[in-house]
Amino acid sequence: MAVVYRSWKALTQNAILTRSVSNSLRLYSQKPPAPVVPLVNVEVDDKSGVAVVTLNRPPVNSLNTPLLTELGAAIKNLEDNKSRGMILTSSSDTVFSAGLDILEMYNTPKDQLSAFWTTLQSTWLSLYRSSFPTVAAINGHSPAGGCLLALSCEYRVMVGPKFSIGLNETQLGIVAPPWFVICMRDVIGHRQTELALTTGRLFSAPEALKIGLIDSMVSNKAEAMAEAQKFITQFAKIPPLARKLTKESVRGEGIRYMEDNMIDDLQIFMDLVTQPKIQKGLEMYLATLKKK
Ligand SMILES: CCCCCCCCCC/C=C/CC(=O)SCCNC(=O)CCNC(=O)[C@H](O)C(C)(C)COP(=O)(O)OP(=O)(O)OC[C@H]1O[C@@H](n2cnc3c(N)ncnc32)[C@H](O)[C@@H]1OP(=O)(O)O
Repeated sequence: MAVVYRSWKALTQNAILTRSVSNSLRLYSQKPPAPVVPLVNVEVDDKSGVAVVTLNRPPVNSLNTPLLTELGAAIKNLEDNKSRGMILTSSSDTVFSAGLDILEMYNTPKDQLSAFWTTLQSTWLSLYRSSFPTVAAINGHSPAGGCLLALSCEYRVMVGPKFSIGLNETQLGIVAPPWFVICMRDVIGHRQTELALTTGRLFSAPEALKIGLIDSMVSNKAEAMAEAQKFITQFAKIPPLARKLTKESVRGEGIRYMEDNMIDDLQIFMDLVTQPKIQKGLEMYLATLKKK
């Protein structure tokens, strides 16, 4: 028995030695690990105290769990540091955000699907109810979840005329949840929301300006950033607590909806998105996006 034990021990030690030599050799032959690039960049201007939060998930800033988690953490950090304001924009020249990452909803294990949706819910709520002023500098296309992010800010400046924005969910055979609808309705009104959402219409920037979906159209990102800064500057003389409580009061319906319905909302999402018919629809939509 002792002999067997000794030889087994020798064998394992030998294996450990061989493994560590080959690991070192592998380390020498490996390229250095790629630097971890943040999916969300935050830069705070020293003078104004305004934070520029840039979505940075090429090619189209589709919103997956890691990106939403980073965005939520960035907002919490600004909240903790009593930020003066936040401008949400994109590192892409043509896309603000392509909305939810369809790959997070297609053929996804239930625990991941649930984590994805709860991350979206909590990040959305922290953006929507943030105590500091928020502006979306929409420097590219902004469909569906991208439009939701923009709607959740207090002011929208969009680079035009060629980019589009809107809640196009019905065109994909899915349904914009009630909190998406509340956001849209609070910005463009009941009638326009019904027309826009039932048709899943994407608006060009000039059309969006006409119905009030965006507040201003500019011709490039620099102009968008300047106008966003200007919007935030006007709050310098408004007492922050009065501002925050007023914003919470105006946005009360959306905030309460989410606080009271998080679990039901998750359940409805899971039930709907896992239906074979919806999965087939998402598969076909992904295929059309890839074929372009
Ligand atoms: C009663 C209430 C019940 C509630 C129940 C809830 C139900 C579920 C609700 C779910 C809500 C969903 C909201 C969403 O956000 S769904 C996402 C909708 N998004 C879109 O429709 C946009 C799709 N994308 C585009 O139109 C275009 O990509 C673009 C944004 C206009 C940009 O065009 P561009 O030409 O620059 O880029 P490409 O189209 O070539 O795309 C580059 C690659 O990126 C991939 N891609 C694009 N969009 C997405 C996406 N949203 N998710 C994942 N992947 C995406 C595309 O396939 C290309 O990939 P490739 O390089 O591999 O080919």
